Amino acid sequence: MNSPLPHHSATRTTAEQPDEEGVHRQRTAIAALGHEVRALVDATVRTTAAPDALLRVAEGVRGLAAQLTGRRARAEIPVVDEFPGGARMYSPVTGTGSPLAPPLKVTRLDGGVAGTCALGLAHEGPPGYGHGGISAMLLDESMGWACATAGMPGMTVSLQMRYQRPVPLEARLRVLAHVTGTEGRKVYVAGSITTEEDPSTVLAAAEGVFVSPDPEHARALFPGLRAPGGSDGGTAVGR
Ligand SMILES: CCCCCCCC/C=C\CCCCCCCC(=O)SCCNC(=O)CCNC(=O)[C@H](O)C(C)(C)COP(=O)(O)OP(=O)(O)OC[C@H]1O[C@@H](n2cnc3c(N)ncnc32)[C@H](O)[C@@H]1OP(=O)(O)O
Repeated sequence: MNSPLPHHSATRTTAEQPDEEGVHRQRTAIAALGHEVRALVDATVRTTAAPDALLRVAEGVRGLAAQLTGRRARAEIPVVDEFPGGARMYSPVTGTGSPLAPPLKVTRLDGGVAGTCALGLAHEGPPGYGHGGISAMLLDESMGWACATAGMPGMTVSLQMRYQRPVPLEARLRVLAHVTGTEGRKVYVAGSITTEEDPSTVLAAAEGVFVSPDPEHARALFPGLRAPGGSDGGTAVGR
């Protein structure tokens, strides 16, 4: 599990709620598929196979995609997720079900969070190094988690990046984020990326401002956010 926070009751619009065992089985299967699809993504950007082989695989993958039935609506919170502050199975950063995610594994630290991951060829910017947008994504997400861990889940309104050294692919990375101050609904956060091997050399650093939307605004932004129990009468925000 990638969540550093206690799990909230699921908050969503759909009526049927699988039991704990059902959610666990679903998450395990989602993560298993995510793992294999990430391996496929890696093989896809690594391969030197000939056109015939590429076309044959494309055909096979189309057949596999057709087996993934059902469609989650935009803004629908998956039954396996806890939002805000908990598991996000399909997060492009931390989601073990996401083909896009490294995935970053986040744990709570005193006053912030630490994340670990390794980037692959699919995350490449300059040859052999991570894309700057991916570094920003790792920091943005970790800084968002730091806010949530401090009890003020918020959205990024400003993210200032400093790229100091290229981030190597296929190296274990350490992403640190901590809250440096708050002012009303604003949360000031700082973060950094290093390798695990050399934690004293900062490769990328960020400073950000996050804002906790007021409850009414949050309800408008996230219509899937509802009071536990599925009632439409309230919101989990602000409790
Ligand atoms: C308790 C439950 C809460 C539920 C919500 C949970 C959210 C958590 C979400 C997900 C967690 C998962 C992990 C996330 C990690 C990744 C984060 C992302 O990728 S977030 C996507 C990218 N960011 C956006 O799309 C934001 C777009 N911006 C907005 O929608 C609005 O700005 C919003 C809702 C965030 C705030 O709008 P306003 O109307 O409530 O706030 P105003 O009054 O404009 O500003 C509040 C204060 O912030 C300052 N502010 C606004 N923008 C600023 C800026 N760019 N720089 C500095 N200060 C700024 C203002 O000056 C104001 O300060 P003064 O109160 O006057 O002192």
